Amino acid sequence: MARKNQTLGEFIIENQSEFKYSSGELSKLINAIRLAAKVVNHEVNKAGLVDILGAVGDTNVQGEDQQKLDVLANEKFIQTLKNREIVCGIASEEEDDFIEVNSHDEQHQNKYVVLIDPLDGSSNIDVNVSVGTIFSIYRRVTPIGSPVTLEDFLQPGRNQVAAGYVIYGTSTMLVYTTGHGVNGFTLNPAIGTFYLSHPNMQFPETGQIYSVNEGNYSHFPQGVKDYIKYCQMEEEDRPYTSRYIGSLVSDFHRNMIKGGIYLYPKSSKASEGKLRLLYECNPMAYLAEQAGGKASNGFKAILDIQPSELHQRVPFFCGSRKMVEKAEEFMKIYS
Ligand SMILES: O=P(O)(O)OC[C@H]1O[C@](O)(COP(=O)(O)O)[C@@H](O)[C@@H]1O
Ligand SMILES: [Mg+2]
Ligand SMILES: [Mg+2]
Repeated sequence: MARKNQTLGEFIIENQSEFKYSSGELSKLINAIRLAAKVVNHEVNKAGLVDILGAVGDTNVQGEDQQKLDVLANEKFIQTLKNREIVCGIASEEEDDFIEVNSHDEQHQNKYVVLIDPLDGSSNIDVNVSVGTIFSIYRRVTPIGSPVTLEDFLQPGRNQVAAGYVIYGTSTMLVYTTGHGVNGFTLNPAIGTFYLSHPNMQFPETGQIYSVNEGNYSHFPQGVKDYIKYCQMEEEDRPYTSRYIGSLVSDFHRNMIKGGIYLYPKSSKASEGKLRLLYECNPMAYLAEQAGGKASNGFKAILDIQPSELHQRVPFFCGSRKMVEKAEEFMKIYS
């Protein structure tokens, strides 16, 4: 039972029995993510003081300029997970291919794979706007002890056993689900401990905030254009307020607390949108559904999409259930 101000460590132990395959391995995995989050938080907080702002001069598999903090966060999460030998594979936005992690203990081969967006909202790093980390966890489908394969990562989002994000904002929070609701923990930086501050988070059924990069308006499908016009109309509880931070984690977090919808649709510039199915949309969709919200590609639930590539992109409509349903109504008019 969630108790306000319970520490994350206590919460993990007290809720371990909820896990379908509870052997303590998933608890250790969440604990490792907690540790890596604190390490990255420390770096993010002093970003301006040390030389970790700006780009490294390389591009990742998506063709995006890698920021120094993208690379640092990637290293910290991968190292923390590898060192603890609690996963058998890792995939990351910043790695072309998945990484196999072998356990030296022959008797104890691990059963979980983790997919991460080590630093979400990279365009906001240098301008001191909140950024995040996103993670998604699956039980492998190939036999334990055998080499990990792409198949272990290309699972529909419905198979996730846990998902969450860290938000490095005015405060640092870790928000996650293991399929039993969504809970948020705030870091007390003075003692380095996460405390349960947001038990059982719920998306309001509807809201008054829409989040979309309207700079792409002219390139959007007609259904999206019509929905944006609908949000701006002077009628009933509208116009809604436009809020777009440009960090998926931060826009999602705000909308989950206040009620709202986030859209990153496809466009004539990006045929499948921008966001990546496996380590951005699936984990956020799992959290959304666990918090009573909704997430789709405009037509189909994100969690029911069968992935085909590690870094594939999908159009993303996510947030308060009634708002996503309304946006889908507009999309269906033109389908
Ligand atoms: O600048 P745009 O095109 O609006 O894109 C912003 C979106 O892209 C992202 O930054 C993509 O994530 P990364 O920063 O992890 O690449 C999202 O966080 C954000 O919502
Ligand atoms: Mg991202
Ligand atoms: Mg990223």
